[in-house]
Amino acid sequence: MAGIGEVLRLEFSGPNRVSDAASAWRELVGEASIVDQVGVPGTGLIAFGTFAFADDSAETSVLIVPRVVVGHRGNRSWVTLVHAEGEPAASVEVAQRAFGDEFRVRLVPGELPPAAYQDAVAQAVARIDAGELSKVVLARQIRGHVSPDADIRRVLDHLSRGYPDTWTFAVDGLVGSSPETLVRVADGAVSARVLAGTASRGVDAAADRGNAEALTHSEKDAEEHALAVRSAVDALEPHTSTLEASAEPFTVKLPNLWHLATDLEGTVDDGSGALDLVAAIHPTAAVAGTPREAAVRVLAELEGFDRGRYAAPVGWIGADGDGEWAIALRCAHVSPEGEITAWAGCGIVHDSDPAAELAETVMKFRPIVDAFG
Ligand SMILES: C=C(O[C@H]1C=CC=C(C(=O)O)[C@@H]1O)C(=O)O
Repeated sequence: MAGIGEVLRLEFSGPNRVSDAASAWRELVGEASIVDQVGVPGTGLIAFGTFAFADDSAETSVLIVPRVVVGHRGNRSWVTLVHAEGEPAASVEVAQRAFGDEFRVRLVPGELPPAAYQDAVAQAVARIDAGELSKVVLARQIRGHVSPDADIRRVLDHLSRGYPDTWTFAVDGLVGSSPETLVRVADGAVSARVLAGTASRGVDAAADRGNAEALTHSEKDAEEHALAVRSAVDALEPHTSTLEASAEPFTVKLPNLWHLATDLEGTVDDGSGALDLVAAIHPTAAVAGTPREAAVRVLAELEGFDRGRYAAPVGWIGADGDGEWAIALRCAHVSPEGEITAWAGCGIVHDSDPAAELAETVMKFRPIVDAFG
């Protein structure tokens, strides 16, 4: 789905940013007149959103109602036009605009450069061994600059072609290809894909299979993964009458790496919409750690920077509360001045090795490094 223009932009911040957005959206929908002749997920009135990771982030969280939405799902395509009361109805001009000039950006270490990152991982392991927490996800940054007129659709095009099995998104300057579904709600059904545990791709088919096999048998990755699944299940259970998880974690193959994955599927039984569940589930142990509060405190201390909208919910919400939200991973923020910040992080548990975790961030940066480079 692509949104063009902005009819309305709602901004939120602070610890209740997601639940405030859910309430504001309900109120807005209650006053809107909606004609939806298609009736598939994403048609009718929708908003795109991107939230800040941390309660005390300086970054705003937004819901944006576009003036025009062009959508495609399965064999259905649609156009939605939105206008504010008293304003003329939007109109669509179907015109294809060629891409702007090519550009190449070299992204270099930003906050928490490689040596400092390894140091932070070692400190995290020491704090885990001391019993302060069981898992913490630590991220580092890379940065660059692009001309403010650069056509970022080139980055999106690169990502969506290169990573077709992920959620490619661009919302309010945040662009990326995330493999992780935070929560999807459709007609009372909720689903999520929890990812945690990573291995490199092999140099040939046999080595590749070997790496995937080793990932499924790695105790370190199993522990990291189990904590992420537990946090998602604990957050969703109070809102569901049934909630099933895949019997065993399975491997997901991406062009740059392997992940361990667990799918969750359930039935919502308390009228929660997608944003209500996002409020309940964010941040999972796939991006923060366990226990959640200690992990959020320790990661902020060890990283020493504001994560902005990295590792936070990005997606869309519909008028009926259905929607699809991913975790903003494998992404970069491009400011209106062209400043690019990208992040990648790893789940740290007691037997994490700083050099291996650093190498994992390099793999996780690859989609963004290639798309800009
Ligand atoms: C925190 C990130 O990935 C998470 C999702 C999948 C696997 C992860 C891991 O193996 O550490 C992380 O939990 C990131 O890509 O920045």
